[in-house]
Amino acid sequence: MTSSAELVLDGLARRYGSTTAVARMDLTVAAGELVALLGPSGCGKTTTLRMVAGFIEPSAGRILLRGQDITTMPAHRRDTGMVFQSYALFPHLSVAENIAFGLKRRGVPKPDLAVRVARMVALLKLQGLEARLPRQLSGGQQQRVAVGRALVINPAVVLLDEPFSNLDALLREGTRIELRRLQTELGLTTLFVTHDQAEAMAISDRIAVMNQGRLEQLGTPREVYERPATRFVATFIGRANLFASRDGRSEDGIPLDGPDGTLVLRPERVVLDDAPAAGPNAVSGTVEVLSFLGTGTQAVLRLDGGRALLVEGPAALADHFRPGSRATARWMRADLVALPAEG
Ligand SMILES: Nc1ncnc2c1ncn2[C@@H]1O[C@H](COP(=O)(O)OP(=O)(O)OP(=O)(O)O)[C@@H](O)[C@H]1O
Repeated sequence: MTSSAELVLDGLARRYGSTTAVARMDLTVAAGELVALLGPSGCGKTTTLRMVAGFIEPSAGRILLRGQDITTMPAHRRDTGMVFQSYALFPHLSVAENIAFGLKRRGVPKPDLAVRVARMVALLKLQGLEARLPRQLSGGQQQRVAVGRALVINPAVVLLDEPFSNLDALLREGTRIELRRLQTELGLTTLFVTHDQAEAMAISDRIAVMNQGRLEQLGTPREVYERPATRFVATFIGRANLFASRDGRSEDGIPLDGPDGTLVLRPERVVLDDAPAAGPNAVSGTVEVLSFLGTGTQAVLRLDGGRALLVEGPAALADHFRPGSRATARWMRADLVALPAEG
């Protein structure tokens, strides 16, 4: 039983005086899809979400839900369920009452209401906590109540604004897996705001990468990582070594076997050894930093030309090299990914 629906942002924009918070955003979220709005602080994520919710009036453009234009519809009539960063639970209402709130307002009869609240409590593993007040809950439990309150009304679209930002790393990871499971199970169309690229990668069907009010790229986590559309996307999502390549050389003289243009080389594509560099796609330097990450080792290689090259390799890297060691970095032609020319 789901009422999820396609959401379309058509040239959606918002200005504040001379500031453009969101510039002509075109985005379609398919029914049952989870799209993350990802970008640094101030890029317009929250403004976009709040326009969809009906809390901020757009300066231009349209919002369509199930094909219906809801751009000027009041927030409470939009059939959206929103979860705020602060949870915004009613402090004087119990867990069950908080979850039931939206159903009551919609005049859902009591027996039906009780069944739907109980189902949400079970789905969110909140059994036994129904009578507690929000202040008697942990951050993670409060977060789940906020999600329950938004989902129980069976909204056409779920809007989440950094819902895990108050949770510690471990709880955050557990909760986002739960949310993803629930979202997939219920087939909910979802817009999820985050500035955390790892979170966006882990949870999304597609990521909308935003920068300075603009949508820079829309794609699956793999697409935005492996085929970044712009320099901003390449450096915001994951780590990147960037070269300006021309006629087989980088701007700082590194011999490159790859196309001309701006090239992205991911640190995990680089291997280190102690043989001399010969030919293209190999360059020598001095190991400056070695950081053990648990899953591997990250190295900074200070190249003889002055540039710092980021390298990520197996944990054993730290057995072969020390800060101060000479090393050669190598990579394959296919590891140099050209950015489309930025116009
Ligand atoms: N009420 C307002 N008046 C003037 N400028 C505003 C207003 N609200 C937002 N802005 C500006 O619009 C831009 C986008 O803000 P928004 O809150 O959407 O960013 P965000 O990506 O959600 O950032 P954060 O991750 O920090 O919440 C920012 O430059 C912000 O200063």
